Amino acid sequence: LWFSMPPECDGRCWEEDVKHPLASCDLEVVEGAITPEEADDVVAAAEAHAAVHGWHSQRHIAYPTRDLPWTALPSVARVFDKLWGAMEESVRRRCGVRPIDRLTPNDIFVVKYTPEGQAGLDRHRDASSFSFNAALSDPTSYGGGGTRVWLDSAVRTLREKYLRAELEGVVRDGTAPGASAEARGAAARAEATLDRPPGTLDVDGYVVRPDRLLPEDGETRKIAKGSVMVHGGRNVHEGTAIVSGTRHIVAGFVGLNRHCCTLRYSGWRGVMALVRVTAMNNSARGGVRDKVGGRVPLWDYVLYEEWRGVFRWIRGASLVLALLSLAAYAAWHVATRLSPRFNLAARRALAVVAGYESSFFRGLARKRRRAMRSALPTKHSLDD
Ligand SMILES: O=C(O)CCC(=O)C(=O)O
Ligand SMILES: [Fe+2]
Repeated sequence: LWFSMPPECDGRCWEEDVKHPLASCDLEVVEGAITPEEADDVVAAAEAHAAVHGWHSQRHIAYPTRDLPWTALPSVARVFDKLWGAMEESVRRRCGVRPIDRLTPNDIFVVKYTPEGQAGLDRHRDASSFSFNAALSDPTSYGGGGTRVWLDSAVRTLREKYLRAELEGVVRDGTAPGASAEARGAAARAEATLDRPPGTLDVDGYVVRPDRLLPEDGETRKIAKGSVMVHGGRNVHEGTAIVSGTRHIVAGFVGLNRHCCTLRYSGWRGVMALVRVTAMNNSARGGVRDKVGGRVPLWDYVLYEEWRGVFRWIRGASLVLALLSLAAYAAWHVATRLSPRFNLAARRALAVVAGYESSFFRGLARKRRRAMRSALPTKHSLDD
């Protein structure tokens, strides 16, 4: 619990991967990361699995996709490995990831888009430090589709434009008939800010809300089958709806130095997680655990589960220890009663040990008395 963190952690854990500063890393398309045949293999494996077991649709809480986790498709594990390798090479070369930093596969899955089923995916940020998105379908085999990306680096340079647009909205609301006094005040303040000359607005700390981003400030990419798009998880993006055909992709979410957030390095944070989740479980009637409601950070549950593992281990170890002690005691009991010779030998051995013990303490007492009789003042003689 109180181990000190390894150097790659820089003394902290990023509980949310997407909050890591490196998650703003730009986008790169790695052409031909896998061959078109390998892409076909993944689609075939996914469709074969789905024909029997169906597609998942509830694995991602906020932005569900019709998908299958890569672990369900062991026959094409090698292809996923290749995609992972392409992502890792790109990220380590471009994004400031050091050789000691560790990348974790948080989630890798195959997604299927159809016009009738799931046609696209709403605008979002991924809950990852880095993400990759590999095309398994030829761009000519479906209509519409593609991934629209608003690069964080580009949005940062547009912050003043978006801040002004937001303030103009505040002015509109505050000058409308029947606006509250509060809204009128906000409008006056917004107007004063808008009056400042261009380039002088304080945009540090202003984060553009994804839903305000204009389509023309993003860029849609339709990459070739077998290519993979690699980007930091903070870049806002959406899967544009397809209008015909079928589009398959592999999406992957990558964590950075997840091990820095484990219980052994968490200190008081880990203790608080245990206290908070235990308190919530106790107050929840009928054992309802509101994991999605977000009353405590999601990471509290991860730490809590780790604690449960520790407690299970302690319970198991105590049980083993108790059984061993019982067995040893029983064996001793039986042996000393059944065999007088063993009994005698055992008592002698005990007496020897006890003798050593008492001579040790007698020795200590003698030393102490000598110290007190010393010619030099000792603490005792001064106290007296
Ligand atoms: O459809 C796409 O290209 C985007 C997929 C995506 O963003 C995701 O699965 O998180
Ligand atoms: Fe995404």
